[in-house]
Amino acid sequence: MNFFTKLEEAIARNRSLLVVGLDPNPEMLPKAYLQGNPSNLMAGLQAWLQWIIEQTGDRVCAYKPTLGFYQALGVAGLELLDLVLATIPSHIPVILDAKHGDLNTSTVFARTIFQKWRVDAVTLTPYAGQDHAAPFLVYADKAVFILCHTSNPGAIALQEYPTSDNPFYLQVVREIQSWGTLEQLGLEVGTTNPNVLRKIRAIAPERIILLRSIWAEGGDLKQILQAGLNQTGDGLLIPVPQDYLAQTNLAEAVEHLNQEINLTREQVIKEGSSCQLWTTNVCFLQQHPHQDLILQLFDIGCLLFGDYIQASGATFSYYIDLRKIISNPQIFNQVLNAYAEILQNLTFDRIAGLPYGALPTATGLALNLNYPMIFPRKEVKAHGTRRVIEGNFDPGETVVVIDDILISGKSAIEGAAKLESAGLTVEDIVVFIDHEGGVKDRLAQQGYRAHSVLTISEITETLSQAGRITQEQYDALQI
Ligand SMILES: O=C(O)c1cc(=O)[nH]c(=O)n1[C@@H]1O[C@H](COP(=O)(O)O)[C@@H](O)[C@H]1O
Repeated sequence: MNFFTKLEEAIARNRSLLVVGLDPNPEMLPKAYLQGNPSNLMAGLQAWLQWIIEQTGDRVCAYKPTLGFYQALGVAGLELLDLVLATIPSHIPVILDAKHGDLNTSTVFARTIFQKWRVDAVTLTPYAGQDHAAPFLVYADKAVFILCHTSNPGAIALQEYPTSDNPFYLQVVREIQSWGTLEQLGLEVGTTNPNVLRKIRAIAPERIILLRSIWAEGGDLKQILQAGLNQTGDGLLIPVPQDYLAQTNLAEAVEHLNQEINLTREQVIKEGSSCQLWTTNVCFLQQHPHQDLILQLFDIGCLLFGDYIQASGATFSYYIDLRKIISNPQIFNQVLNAYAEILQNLTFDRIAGLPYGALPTATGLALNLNYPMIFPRKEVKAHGTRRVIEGNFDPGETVVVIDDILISGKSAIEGAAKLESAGLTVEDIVVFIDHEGGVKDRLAQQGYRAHSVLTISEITETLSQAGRITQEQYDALQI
């Protein structure tokens, strides 16, 4: 799973934008961990960091160990880093704060941290330019955060050169955005000044910003959030204050801070955009991995009850309308990620979307996964090129077919047949919902492997457990 998806999932799962620094700084180590004996330092640091992870594992969206603190402890420090990395739950991304800036060591350093230590992202300094970032960016599932601004007063002379109206740090923000995609390149910004953040957000509206130093004197959390959150109420990674990590009530303090941040996120969304911050309001006995997504789809009206004629001609007492996802970027992105998880285990040359429902999805997947896309037309135009298949391809290539839902399987089979009649090979058909009733077997009989993110029964059970549907509606959905 790539960094961005892992981060988004951790944000959604823990409903948190908080990041905790995991720094073995002897000066910050609470005295109790030394048990009166300074030679207990390494064991004390290890116990402290493990305790921080235990206390915060379900309250943060990322961890950020600072490499310098581990290096300062010598060989024992690097061994400690290994132990700390192994303790972090695998679903929470790790951003290694290295501020790496040396071009000559970038390739070997990237290999060590991404392949050996398996961290998900790293902080870099911008001065050596794109050549320096490139060896990190070749790891498509990893990310970099480029230092754009620090709160250090001595840095003003450089950051605000030549004038504070046209500062160098904004040039850094403009320049680095061409180095990598939204998913792979974020910004690191240290400041207590909301105006700095506002200017950066204005020219980098969609980048993730890793905040630093916001807790220094003069900082105002609410103002910082209002200046830096994007329209969907995220886009910021917010550090947990260092002094919390020495408090015995760490979990409670982080929880409280998180709630305060989420309140401001909701306000920002209400004030500024048509998107809504969705929060679950039910407690499940059995968790489905896509339960939040199922509820969000229901809440935006993707499941309609009433008499509807289906593509097959049959009448059902409900209709599943996945076309609505395109109007909600947050949900659309989650849907794309769910398809992408399936696609990454398949082998194909091109993505083919079936019109009309699956065209936006196929487009999103083609862009996110960097595959060329084509689509078979539903009806061939009587003018123009009169093509049956839009987009370029070579006969003999393998395409993966993307559709929204399999009910009788007729639409998918017809779409695949059009592609095959142009000399393409279709082996896999990926849909969001499998309506069950043997449709996958029907496709298998035609020589296609069908894959789905969800089955209709998983949706029905989740909605029923969440109290979203009545018994009558539950019964209507039984096939
Ligand atoms: O038209 C449908 O039957 C249909 C019903 C429904 O509830 N939801 C839905 O999206 N559909 C469309 O029907 C197609 C799948 O139906 P089958 O061709 O019977 O598998 C999908 O590509 C959808 O475009």
